Amino acid sequence: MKKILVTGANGQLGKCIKDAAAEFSDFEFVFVSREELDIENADFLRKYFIKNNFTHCINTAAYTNVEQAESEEEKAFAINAEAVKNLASACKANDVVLLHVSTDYVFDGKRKSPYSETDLTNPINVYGASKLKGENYIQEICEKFFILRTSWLYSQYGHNFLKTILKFAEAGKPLTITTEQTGAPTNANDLAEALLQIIAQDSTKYGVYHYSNSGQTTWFGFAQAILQHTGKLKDTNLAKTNQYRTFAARPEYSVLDNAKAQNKLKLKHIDWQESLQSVLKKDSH
Ligand SMILES: NC(=O)C1=CN([C@@H]2O[C@H](COP(=O)(O)OP(=O)(O)OC[C@H]3O[C@@H](n4cnc5c(N)ncnc54)[C@H](OP(=O)(O)O)[C@@H]3O)[C@@H](O)[C@H]2O)C=CC1
Ligand SMILES: Cc1cn([C@H]2C[C@H](O)[C@@H](COP(=O)(O)OP(=O)(O)O[C@H]3O[C@@H](C)C(=O)[C@@H](O)[C@H]3O)O2)c(=O)[nH]c1=O
Repeated sequence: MKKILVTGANGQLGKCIKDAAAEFSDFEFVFVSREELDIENADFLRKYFIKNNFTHCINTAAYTNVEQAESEEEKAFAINAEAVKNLASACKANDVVLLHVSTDYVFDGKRKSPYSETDLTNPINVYGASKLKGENYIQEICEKFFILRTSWLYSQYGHNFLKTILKFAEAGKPLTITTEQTGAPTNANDLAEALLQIIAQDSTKYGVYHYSNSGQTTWFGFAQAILQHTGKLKDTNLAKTNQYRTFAARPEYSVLDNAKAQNKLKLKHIDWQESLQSVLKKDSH
């Protein structure tokens, strides 16, 4: 029997995994929020792993505020790097397969075609640097790991770009959205399903993988599609900008090449526009 620990369970991806878990009735799941299992607490974590006989751990716990990370570098690294090191050590010591989620922001965005797993990383903001350090710890410590780098996650849960746009539109506020970055919006429900599929396959093709929805757009294009598909475009004042001011730099281009995940893990990559429509049909926006 597979016994799967899911950390950060109250976050966006954690909640999507909880929904997807219903289809995997052969698995035993243990979902833990930050309050129940703080991954920064190395001692507690070590004992927790010894007490429970997990076969897999999906780590969705992370510091994800890209803007705030610029002024909270220590906190971002404590969660995204040092705590991930704790988790990697606990997994290694107890022969647990670690499935970890990372980001397109490990790249500098200077490429003009999709990034593959072998492309050079070079983060340009604190969040990206902290996530890369977490990846590196896992690769140093564990043998049995899957690191899935994804991009522009959104869903019916948590804080994300989809929800920000809908909130603005519902309040009748005008929107000015950047055309300066190109990426692939990814439905967190699809990523949740992919993570569980990897476990279901009993795959031992460990390593780093890229997993996003297919296609690409700018944040402006994403906002436009959200408004179009919800019928709010005609009533919303939506404008393009190429100088939206932010604290954190973001990669200009961070589309991920999904070929490795498709070929080795047989994962499916739904078109981002198609997947957006499926999220918009769900409740609890
Ligand atoms: N959101 C995105 O656009 C993208 C996310 N990713 C990655 O995907 C993963 C999931 O992201 P997402 O679900 O969107 O993020 P969320 O911010 O929605 O969820 C992260 C969760 O982790 C929890 N957490 C933070 N610190 C700790 C800790 N020390 N111990 C235990 N739990 C903790 C948070 O709790 P609390 O709220 O209390 O802090 C929160 O519930 C992350 O690894 C992220 O880096 C990758 C690409 C895009
Ligand atoms: C709210 C808003 C944002 N923007 C810009 C700012 C930024 O360049 C871009 C996206 O804004 P956000 O701050 O919502 O997104 P951001 O926090 O950069 O999203 C990232 O989160 C982390 C966790 C990841 O791992 C990445 O893959 C990515 O999803 O849109 C506008 O142009 N207009 C607006 O009104």
